Amino acid sequence: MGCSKWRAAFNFGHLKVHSKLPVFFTMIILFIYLFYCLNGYCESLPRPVYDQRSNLQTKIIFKDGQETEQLGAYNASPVSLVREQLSDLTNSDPPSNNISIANNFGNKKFPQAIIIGVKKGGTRALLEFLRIHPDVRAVGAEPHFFDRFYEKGLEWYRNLMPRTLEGQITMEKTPSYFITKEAPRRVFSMSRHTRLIVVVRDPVTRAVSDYTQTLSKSPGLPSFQNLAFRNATTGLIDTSWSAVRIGIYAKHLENWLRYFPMSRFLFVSGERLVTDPAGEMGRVQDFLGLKRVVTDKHFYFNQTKGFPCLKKPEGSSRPRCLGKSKGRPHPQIPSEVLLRLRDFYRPFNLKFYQMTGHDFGWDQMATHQSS
Ligand SMILES: Nc1ncnc2c1ncn2[C@@H]1O[C@H](COP(=O)(O)OS(=O)(=O)O)[C@@H](OP(=O)(O)O)[C@H]1O
Repeated sequence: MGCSKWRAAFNFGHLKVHSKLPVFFTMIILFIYLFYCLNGYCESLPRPVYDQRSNLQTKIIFKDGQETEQLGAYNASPVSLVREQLSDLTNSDPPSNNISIANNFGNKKFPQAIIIGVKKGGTRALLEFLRIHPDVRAVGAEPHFFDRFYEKGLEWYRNLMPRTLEGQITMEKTPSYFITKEAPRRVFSMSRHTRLIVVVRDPVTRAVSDYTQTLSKSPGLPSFQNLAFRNATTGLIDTSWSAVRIGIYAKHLENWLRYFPMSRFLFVSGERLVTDPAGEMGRVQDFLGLKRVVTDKHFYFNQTKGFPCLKKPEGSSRPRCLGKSKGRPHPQIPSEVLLRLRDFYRPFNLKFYQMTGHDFGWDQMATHQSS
């Protein structure tokens, strides 16, 4: 009797030990995790997407300063520039606090593909569309390494990159690379295998878009025609004005072709990126050797914005358009000014079509589309 009592008590105790085991192990794991974190090894754990982006954006401040500084009227504060970059990425929606399901493990690598241009071509739209792809990891803000921060060194640049797993592509976009004289040599010395994507847009519309951006920051800016013409009577175009110079695509491309063969480039039509985003994304994914994951089911046309928007951008489950500084109305420019500018660009455009083997159709465009 006494013995069976003991046995029952022992069995009961045994069962209790069993049920406590999982709790015991969980506590040990939690303890190890805490110890691990206190020693600073938690960096590779997923952090909120917003967190990662804002960290980067505090490091990279000057977005469009170079072009506008030349006009001597760029006085936006660093803080407002940070805010603008953030709003480009997030629109007016509050930043999502979703935990990124994309990996935050793996290694930081140099980008295998870079969107090198052109300013106001639609580069932000392209990068945000690409970021939905599970095999693409990209820096949100523009690093400006190959034009402004090259002296910081390649390790600094690599550290800006997100971590990638085997098979994932690292990307960044900085549209000013396309017009930077030293950029081709510098990119080449990082890797001759870098794939180069250039989003091109009708240079006349691009110039007006560029001017619109500067005007939004400096309302006292001279008129477009004042800046575009060296001599209004003769109609001589001022090619030293960056808004004009950037659009001479053939000239900038020549500089890149001294280092990279044509097969390394993909030219994306900025116009088609708006009218047929899925079609243009198909070409981009093929060029990058990616599965065609981003398709028309990812886009919807937002009537209010007048542009395609994403149904589910990276790190969010809500539909989102690009920010207010993307797709904004342009000021009315006199049609004769636009016509003159169109004449100016025609030979350069034709040369560019020959070089790329692709007619972008800008010279068939009606002038009223340019404003
Ligand atoms: N989906 C979508 N939504 C909004 N805007 C779009 C889109 N696709 C292309 N675009 C066009 O992108 C133009 C801005 O180009 P970038 O992003 O290259 O500008 S920047 O150089 O980074 O400042 C921007 O120029 P503007 O229209 O002059 O604002 C747009 O026309």
